[in-house]
Amino acid sequence: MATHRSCALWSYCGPRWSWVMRCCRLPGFRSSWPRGPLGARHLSQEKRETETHFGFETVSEEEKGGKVYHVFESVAKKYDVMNDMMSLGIHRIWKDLLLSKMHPFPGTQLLDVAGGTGDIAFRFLNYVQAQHKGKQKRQLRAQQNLSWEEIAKKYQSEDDPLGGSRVVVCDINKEMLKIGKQKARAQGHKAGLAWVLGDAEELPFDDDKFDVYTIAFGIRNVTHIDQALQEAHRVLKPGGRFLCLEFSQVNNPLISRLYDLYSFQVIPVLGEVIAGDWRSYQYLVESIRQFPSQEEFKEMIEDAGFEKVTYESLTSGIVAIHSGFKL
Ligand SMILES: COc1cc(O)cc(C/C=C(\C)CC/C=C(\C)CC/C=C(\C)CC/C=C(\C)CC/C=C(\C)CC/C=C(\C)CC/C=C(\C)CC/C=C(\C)CC/C=C(\C)CCC=C(C)C)c1O
Ligand SMILES: C[S@@+](CC[C@H](N)C(=O)[O-])C[C@H]1O[C@@H](n2cnc3c(N)ncnc32)[C@H](O)[C@@H]1O
Repeated sequence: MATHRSCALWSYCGPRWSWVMRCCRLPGFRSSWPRGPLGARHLSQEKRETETHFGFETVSEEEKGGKVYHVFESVAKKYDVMNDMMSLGIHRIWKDLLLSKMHPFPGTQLLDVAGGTGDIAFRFLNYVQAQHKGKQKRQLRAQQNLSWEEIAKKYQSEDDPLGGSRVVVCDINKEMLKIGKQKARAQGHKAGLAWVLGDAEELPFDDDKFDVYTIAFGIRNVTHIDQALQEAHRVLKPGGRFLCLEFSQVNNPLISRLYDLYSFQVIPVLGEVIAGDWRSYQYLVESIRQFPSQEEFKEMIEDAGFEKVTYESLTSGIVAIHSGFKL
């Protein structure tokens, strides 16, 4: 009984106390805080299989999905404006870097999981369209004897401006997809784009279907990350590439301190003022602290069967891009 009570007390107080310690940067914090989706070190052995984290809260695995759904249902309408405000537009640069790392070839079939309001998909479409146009221009310039009228005609007769490339946005949340579709209409994206409601842990696609799988700021929210990684591996063609953009671990102590201050003191306030939603943005900053470090996540990707796994830390490790291949 006493053990049971002390466990319950630790479940309630532990995360909160650790959070206070972390914000104050007391020594020994990192080694005592249970990091990572599978690393619930303070949970009793028998509960390990069914309990997980929702931010700093300990919840059952069944509960987590519902709570995450509620967060994104609640923030969907203000999601894009919040990202620009919170990051001062820096998230756009991180997403552009993901695209330049991908450097899609003509005909690339992309699956963007947890694609939300479509930021990665729209960047992909703009990228392949620009590439295709550039290629066409070069080909036409090479045909010196054509008149400008003939060149213009050739442009008009081109029926696939994407050169065969396609993107599927898959997300578990209807509200996020709804905003994404509205944005697509507003930005004039129609061809080569599909929206699918689905779970990263159980993708509604056949094996060996895509050239590239991306997940940006999504995997942190998934209950069984190992399962999502295995699904990524399954749906990729042999030779296909996995790319993940996610918050990671800041290694510079000074930047880390400022980052913590900004995260815990400013982000939830912005969430309340702009989106009227403190709790969702409190969850955002807490979930970032629960996510594995660059090296730990690299190992998880390797465990799912990916090869040549590498990562690049951006903005002092605030985020990282992990890459792996299905060979
Ligand atoms: C519910 O779940 C979610 C909801 C969402 O809307 C989004 C996501 C997923 C996230 C994305 C799609 C990415 C975009 C969102 C973010 C980047 C927000 C998360 C932000 C952080 C975790 C904090 C780090 C943010 C950045 C590095 C962006 C740049 C921000 C600044 C430079 C801060 C400038 C702020 C001020 C001048 C205001 C005054 C601040 C204070 C009084 C507090 C003290 C702060 C400082 C002294 C400076 C802050 C310093 C840093 C942030 C570190 C600086 C680092 C370097 C220079 C390398 C989702 O899941
Ligand atoms: C922070 S948003 C990222 C959206 C977009 N990728 C971006 O970079 O702006 C996280 C997204 O993950 C989605 N998500 C959470 N759990 C998921 C799951 N199990 N399967 C698919 N999507 C999920 C949420 O619905 C939300 O749209």
